[in-house]
Amino acid sequence: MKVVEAIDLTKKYKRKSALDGMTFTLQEEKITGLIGRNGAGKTTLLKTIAGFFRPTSGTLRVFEETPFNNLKVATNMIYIDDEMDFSSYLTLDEVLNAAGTFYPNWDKELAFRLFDYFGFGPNQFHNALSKGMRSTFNAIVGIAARCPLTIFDEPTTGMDSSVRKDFYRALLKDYLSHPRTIILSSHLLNELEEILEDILVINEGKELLHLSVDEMKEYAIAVSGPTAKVNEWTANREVIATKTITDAHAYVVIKNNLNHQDHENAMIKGIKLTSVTPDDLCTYLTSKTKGGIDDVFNRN
Ligand SMILES: Nc1ncnc2c1ncn2[C@@H]1O[C@H](COP(=O)(O)OP(=O)(O)OP(=O)(O)O)[C@@H](O)[C@H]1O
Repeated sequence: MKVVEAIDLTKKYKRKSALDGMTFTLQEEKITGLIGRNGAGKTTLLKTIAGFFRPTSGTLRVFEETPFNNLKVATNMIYIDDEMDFSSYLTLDEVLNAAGTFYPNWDKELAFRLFDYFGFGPNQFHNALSKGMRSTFNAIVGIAARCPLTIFDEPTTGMDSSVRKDFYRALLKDYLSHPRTIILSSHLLNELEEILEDILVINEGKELLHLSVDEMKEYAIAVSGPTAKVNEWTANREVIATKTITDAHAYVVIKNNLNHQDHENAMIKGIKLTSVTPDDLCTYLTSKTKGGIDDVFNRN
């Protein structure tokens, strides 16, 4: 079943298009990583899916309904970000005790086990937590709520690296025993990659790629070697990025539609072919210039 279906989805803030004609579907019971640079439109997309924002145009269906102000969507969804707030009158353990009222699948026991593991105390208040602890508490709520649609917008803000790893592991373990549709937005794809099934890459409000992690690993290939040979070899291919190593040595990332013959031919010519990680691919795809930061230093 399609949990999210967007067709030509556009969201404007006054005249600025934050989402610019996005078309994609997210299937039930998958973990999708929403990857994009600062200002790419991730939060806008997630908040529109969550029903907080009304799209400017296009179609958006969540659980086959229009999500804006929709009760069915609201009761089947949780949206976690670092701005999530809880009552300043309730202590953290009171929040966990009360959460079952809002989330039908709430696993209180799991919530308290995570609460103890991450070192929270019963008399603490949410607004007195550090940034990283607040994100960790919000993440506990997001996991234990077990909502059919669980949205995490940059959930690891402020978490240190071991807490981030524990969070991803806890999320994956709970997902495997209770599959649901999860969307996680982040800039840090390499940390997330192990738990993701699909990746949706967006840039300037448009979807660039929507592939499984395995497809993403095969999507591009790097060609490196003597500049003249690399340039000749890549001349009629789809170039994704170029990096100048030295004047004599080039590194070019191309779309990987090479066959066996191409691989042999590259070897004969002294050209090296190497894989490109999904994280690097996202960086190349969303880079403002094909040469990335190198272009700032290359004025010729
Ligand atoms: N309330 C707003 N009013 C006007 N423009 C906005 C508003 N919110 C976001 N934008 C613009 O819309 C675009 C997308 O913003 P959005 O916050 O969705 O991106 P993002 O990918 O979540 O960014 P980040 O990774 O930095 O959080 C940006 O250009 C941003 O400046």
